[in-house]
Amino acid sequence: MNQSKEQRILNFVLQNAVRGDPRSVMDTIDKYCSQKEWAMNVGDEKGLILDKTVEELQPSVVLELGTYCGYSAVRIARLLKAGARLLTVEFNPEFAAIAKQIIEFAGVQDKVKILEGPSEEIIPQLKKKYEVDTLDFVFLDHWKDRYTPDTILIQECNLLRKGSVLLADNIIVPGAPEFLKYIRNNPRFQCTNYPSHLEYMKVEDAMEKAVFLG
Ligand SMILES: O=C(NCCO)c1cc(-c2ccc(F)cc2)cc(O)c1O
Ligand SMILES: [Mg+2]
Repeated sequence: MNQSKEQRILNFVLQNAVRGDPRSVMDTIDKYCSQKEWAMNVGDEKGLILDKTVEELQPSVVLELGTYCGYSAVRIARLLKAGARLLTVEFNPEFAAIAKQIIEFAGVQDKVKILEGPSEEIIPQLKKKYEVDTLDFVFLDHWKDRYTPDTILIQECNLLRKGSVLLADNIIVPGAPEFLKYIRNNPRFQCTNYPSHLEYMKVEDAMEKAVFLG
């Protein structure tokens, strides 16, 4: 049965990256996806915005919605302090299986837990099943029409505290217009827009940061 693009990305990492070296895994995926096959990793340009947000925040508990191949999970986890952890949600079992291998190859598996299933089912389980009190940082990078309902659900589940930060990818492409309207008109969030480009393309994109005011 012929391979998926995600399997080809994994194989390229296994054959070209340095085991235990997150930076080499990120660079290898970026090389493959800019030179051979485009894929929807956050990429190196928007990845820098993600890095700066994580470095500034020093979060202890991070939720990522949309694992895909694990590129941003590796990107985030490499910056986490000892004892901090990343919970990453992926609906697609094939993607989750690829991500697991990439996260393990990068050597950050002790900081990362992949939660396979629909975000709307997993978010309400975070407190009791995954022993989360509140989330310090949420990276939204899953189905764009889920950004708003999941942000509402996260609030309903009392998972945010004063100062919790949301960072959303793909504000322009594919776009999350309903989320942008919701979050920018919500007095409980302080928003900042970060213009950038679609991963591996000369196409404009942006990220939106939203700080929960409590
Ligand atoms: O759907 C996305 N993520 C959720 C997957 O479960 C996604 C899509 C795109 C994209 C696709 C097709 C195109 F033509 C342009 C952009 C980019 C991204 O960064 C993304 O995160
Ligand atoms: Mg994205």
